[in-house]
Amino acid sequence: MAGEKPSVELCKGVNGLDKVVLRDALGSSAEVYLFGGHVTSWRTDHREELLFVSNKAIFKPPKAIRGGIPICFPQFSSHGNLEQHGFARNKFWSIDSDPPPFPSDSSSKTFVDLILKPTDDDFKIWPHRFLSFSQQFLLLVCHFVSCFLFFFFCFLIMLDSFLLQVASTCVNKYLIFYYSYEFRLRVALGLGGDLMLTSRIRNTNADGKPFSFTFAYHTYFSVSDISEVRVEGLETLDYLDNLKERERFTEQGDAITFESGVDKIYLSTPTKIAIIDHEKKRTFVLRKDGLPDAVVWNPWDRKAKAMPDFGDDEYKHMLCVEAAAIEKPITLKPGEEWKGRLELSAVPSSYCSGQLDPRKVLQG
Ligand SMILES: O=P(O)(O)OC[C@H]1O[C@@H](O)[C@H](O)[C@@H](O)[C@@H]1O
Repeated sequence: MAGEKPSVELCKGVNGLDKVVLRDALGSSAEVYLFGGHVTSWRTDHREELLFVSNKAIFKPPKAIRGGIPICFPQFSSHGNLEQHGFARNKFWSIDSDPPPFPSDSSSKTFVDLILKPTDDDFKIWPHRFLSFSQQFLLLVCHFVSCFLFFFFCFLIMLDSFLLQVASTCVNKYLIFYYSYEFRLRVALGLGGDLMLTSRIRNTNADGKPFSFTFAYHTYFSVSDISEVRVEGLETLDYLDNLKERERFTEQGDAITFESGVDKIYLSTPTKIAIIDHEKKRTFVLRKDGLPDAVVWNPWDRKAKAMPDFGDDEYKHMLCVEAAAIEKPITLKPGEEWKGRLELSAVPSSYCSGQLDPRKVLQG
């Protein structure tokens, strides 16, 4: 495949959904669906798939695609008022033909820029928590009007409460002020076939209001056999265990291995994490920036069976390690921008008398 021209092509994917295919000169490739801004494929120059996508994945909006790299925004998991993992993974993104410059990706020529902006639907589900000045003023006016009427006509007490009720219904239904944001995502293939994702989220509220969000790149890695995999870089860190009501624990000192379901949010993690696949003699290296936390998830057999878009045995061949910002939500004032970057490499594991040496990878 070497010697091909790098290309970025918009074409149709499963069920006619639009996808962008990136190919670099050495033959590495990646695919991104506009639905969800969702990376569904990342292949080596030997066309070997590095991401897991379920055979039962449903490519039917608004259901998020099971596998690849869903974007969790503006809420990770179900902790908040929004749907699980927020709405970004269920929305149609657009190609951003004229993004502001991305200085950090200047080395890559094979990339696509996507953008997500709020629709009226988002406005309904991610409103400000507090009423704006004009809304409060409206409520006050309603109240004064009804009080005036009350003093002159006692029987209008009932009307007072009626007016108040109507006013607050109007505020909720028609006048509520909503968050406004721009979410720009660049997906790029770097030298050596690395996959790089850069998210830039900007508060574009016109009324001076900040907003907060949590975030994750929900990366599903393809692994040969989950019981042959270990994760380096998270030892001795504190984590919140999603399987134990987010109770806080401290990880033991050894690399993480897998014998049962896991759903943990590791806190204040290093910028580099390695996933070592013994059988494949391959190591995935995650490098992240702006994303202090890391989620490690595998549903294992019981949960796998309960997921309609996931094969019963597929848990054996996937592992999610998700670069995230969860424990401390990001708050942006109007005009402020947050950046979260993830770089993924797949390298051969160094193999010496039966022992893999991930430290070489982590220090590299
Ligand atoms: O089924 P979903 O919504 O894609 O979520 C899958 C998993 O995503 C993980 O990130 C969460 O930690 C798990 O709790 C969750 O089950």
